[in-house]
Amino acid sequence: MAPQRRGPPRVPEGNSAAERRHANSTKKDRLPQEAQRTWLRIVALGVSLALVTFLLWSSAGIDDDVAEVVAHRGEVLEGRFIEVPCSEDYDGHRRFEGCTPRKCGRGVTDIVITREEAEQIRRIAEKGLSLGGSDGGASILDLHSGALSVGKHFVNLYRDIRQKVQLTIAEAFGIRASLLYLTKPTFFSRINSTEAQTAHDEYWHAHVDKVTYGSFDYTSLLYLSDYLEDFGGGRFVFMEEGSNKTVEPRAGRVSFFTSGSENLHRVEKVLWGTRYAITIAFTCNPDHGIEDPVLT
Ligand SMILES: O=C(O)CCC(=O)C(=O)O
Ligand SMILES: [Fe+2]
Repeated sequence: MAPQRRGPPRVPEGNSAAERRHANSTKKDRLPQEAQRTWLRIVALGVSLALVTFLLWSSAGIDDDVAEVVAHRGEVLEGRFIEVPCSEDYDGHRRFEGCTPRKCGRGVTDIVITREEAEQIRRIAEKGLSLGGSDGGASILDLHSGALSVGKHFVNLYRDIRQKVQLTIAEAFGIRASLLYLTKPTFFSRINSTEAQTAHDEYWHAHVDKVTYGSFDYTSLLYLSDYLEDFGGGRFVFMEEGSNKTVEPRAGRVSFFTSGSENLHRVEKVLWGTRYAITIAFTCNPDHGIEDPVLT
């Protein structure tokens, strides 16, 4: 006798074919549905990740897109001043009443230095910086290093500019100009889009001048080139929670501010062209004062 086969009873031939057809067709339907579900899951995950990143990014206050331009390159500002509360940075230093900032803030003016003066001083900066400088995008020429050989014209021009800027700062902050002293470093800067070679070339980091340079109480920047004419990128940004404040450089524009952390700032990376500026800083401490550059 043939051994009895165990297992499910055999189904009639006709039925089995029908079921196979049915099974085949549901498998075919299921595949695209599963693929669809997988894609939906991937898209949902991607959207959630993007949302979380955006929320973290904006809550960290590093969203450079949220920026208000307080000085456009095309406008000629008589004077714009914004007062901000002073930081405590000045408390750690000797106070000089009538000079050490009690009123803090930032200002921009286009009428103190003429575009002609800016042009003349830029030519000197170009010449001076062509003799040397970094390979890495940012070069400075310290006006008190003694390495700069300057003519009488530069000495007079620098002195006139320094005096006008000093008076502007004194007036804006309600202090006596005679209590301000020029301080180190005071320098020309030239920035282009060449890749940074050393940490010194990384000019774009946010910083506080009083921390970086020590003796600074009031910083001023005289721009010697025009944003979007001579270079792209390279705008100056005051970093503020929620909304940064941007100053677009323009030849002859003077931007000045108290040097403490109430004026945390950075410079955007220069994307093309060359940007020239001169930093002129003042201290209230006569021990940290320096003379104007002299003929060498
Ligand atoms: O060139 C500028 O606009 C700013 C430079 C600066 O922040 C600095 O020299 O400390
Ligand atoms: Fe600075």
